[in-house]
Amino acid sequence: MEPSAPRTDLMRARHDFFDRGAEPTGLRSAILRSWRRCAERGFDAHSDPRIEPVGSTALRELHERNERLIRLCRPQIETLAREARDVGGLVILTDGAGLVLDALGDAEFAGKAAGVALKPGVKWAEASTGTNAIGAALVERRAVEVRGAEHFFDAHRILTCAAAPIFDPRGAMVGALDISGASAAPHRPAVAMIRLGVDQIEHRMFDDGFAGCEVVRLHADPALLGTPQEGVLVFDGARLVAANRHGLSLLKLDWNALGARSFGDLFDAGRIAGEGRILSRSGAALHLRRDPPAPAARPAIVPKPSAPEPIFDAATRSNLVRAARLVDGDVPILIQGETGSGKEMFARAVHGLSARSQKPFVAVNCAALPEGLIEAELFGYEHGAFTGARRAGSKGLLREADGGVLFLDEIGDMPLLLQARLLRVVQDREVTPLGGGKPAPIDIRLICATHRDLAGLVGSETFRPDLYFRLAQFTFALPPLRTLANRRDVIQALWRGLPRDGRTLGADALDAMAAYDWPGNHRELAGVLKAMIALSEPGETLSADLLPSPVMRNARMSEAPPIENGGGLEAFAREAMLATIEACHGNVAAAARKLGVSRSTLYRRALGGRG
Ligand SMILES: Nc1ncnc2c1ncn2[C@@H]1O[C@H](COP(=O)(O)OP(=O)(O)OP(=O)(O)O)[C@@H](O)[C@H]1O
Repeated sequence: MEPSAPRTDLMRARHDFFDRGAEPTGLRSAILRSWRRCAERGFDAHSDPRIEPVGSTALRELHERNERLIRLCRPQIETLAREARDVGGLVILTDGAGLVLDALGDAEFAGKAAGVALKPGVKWAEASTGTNAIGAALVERRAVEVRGAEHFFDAHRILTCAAAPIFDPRGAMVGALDISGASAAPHRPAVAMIRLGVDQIEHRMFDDGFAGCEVVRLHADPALLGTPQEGVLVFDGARLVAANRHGLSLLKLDWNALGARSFGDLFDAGRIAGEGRILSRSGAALHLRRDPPAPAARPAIVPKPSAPEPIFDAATRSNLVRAARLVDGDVPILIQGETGSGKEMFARAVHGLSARSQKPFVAVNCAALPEGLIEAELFGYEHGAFTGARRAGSKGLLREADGGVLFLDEIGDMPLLLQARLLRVVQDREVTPLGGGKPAPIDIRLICATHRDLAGLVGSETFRPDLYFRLAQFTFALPPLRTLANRRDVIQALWRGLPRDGRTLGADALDAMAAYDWPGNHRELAGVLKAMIALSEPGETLSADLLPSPVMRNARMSEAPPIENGGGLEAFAREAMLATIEACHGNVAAAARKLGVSRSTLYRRALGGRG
């Protein structure tokens, strides 16, 4: 990246461009291009930018439309916000048009920032708010940093921002992630942090699987398979239909390759089974791993069971047996537990133990779909029931679960109107499709799950009491990991369930993990264990220094005073590392070579260890 112009040069450039109408010198080319576009729009840098936040109804709709994106990005937003808070900054997520969806970080700065309107519902596209990191990243389709007076409008000179666009697996630019702070605050290599955050988000977009398609993972270095740095390609038959940016760049392709290239166009060999080395037609020697194809089903609603084998303790196993007997007896059960505590795994295991184990298990995430769509998906629709409806109509998921088990995840998020319709289904055992078709009888067993306090929702009138009493007669509470007295055993059991290649878990790592509070529960634990495996060599004993920083901090606290992120030698080293990653265009392996440290050290110290 070009260095930004020093302050005085920048002031001169502003004066030349805005006051004298002359061509400025020394300005980064992306900034100059943006200033020119803004000037062509007739913007006046010395006036206040036009800010028109959308109304509350439109904001709600915006959130509903982007619900999945917001949920996918939350873990990265929270991790980055912890960093941002240290320097008094804010992390922002926008949609593909630059409308702010979510903002998290330092409350005091947020207040000031709200003065310049860095808040939900405000558009930070260049055409609305002039040169800024979000707008420029969306125009340039790459990561951009805009510092202080590089912003077009005088009012934004208090800000320094870095943003990168987010691409979905089909190449649509669905949003941007930004980190913003006061321009006077100490500078951090924010672009590197944002790029890595976006890598992780884009990587997670492949988690739901692709119905009937084959997912191929690639990297020159086999140790990086399974991490957000890996390339991912999705083939429908032989045709490339989806990818991430790493996958495309490993093969020297761009988004135009989707739909246009086949496996044979890209690789020099026939298909290999499982895992192995392969040569790309562009000449790269790569390590390739094939995921087993996902079953042909709608991916957003029926997620592929991508999880490892579940590990249940004795108490949970006896609960599973009871739950299966209730389900067989046509008594709905409710599973309650924090995010990641394994509600869906529990539900799948209940189905596996039930008399209906050979019949369908249909999972619906009530929080993942907007109201209009979930109704059609659940109840089905007649031919031509609404614009965009498939010609032949749709049977709906309730009827697809006929004879089997329907799992309604995040039932607490089901809109009130649908609760009334669901109650009728549960009582009458029949489904009426949208568009006025004939009611059809169905035979389903119901398992619901929620991380919310459903009784509390009844109290606040957001959940129907009659439905609540139907669904929640038998509740199974999955305890958070941090409250388990035997969490050491749980950690070890989960560890033993993973392919380890002779690696062992060191006592210091286990101690730190047992002391950590695991807000993401089993999901977070499984992720940490997989990352530690990816970052180490077969046969190694994994010590605590391979743990991500939040878990490590825990280990440190029990030994020595904590080292704050905000200053000191540690922070200095971290910035130097991030700056090197930045200089290597996000290539962690190259940065590690340059710094003469191992990749795992770099992950841990610079990136908080989140692989
Ligand atoms: N008992 C378990 N044994 C092994 N792994 C587990 C177990 N429970 C959860 N996990 C891990 O955690 C991940 C999340 O589990 P699951 O999706 O069932 O949680 P959840 O409570 O439904 O989460 P959410 O509330 O976010 O929907 C799984 O993919 C798996 O990796």
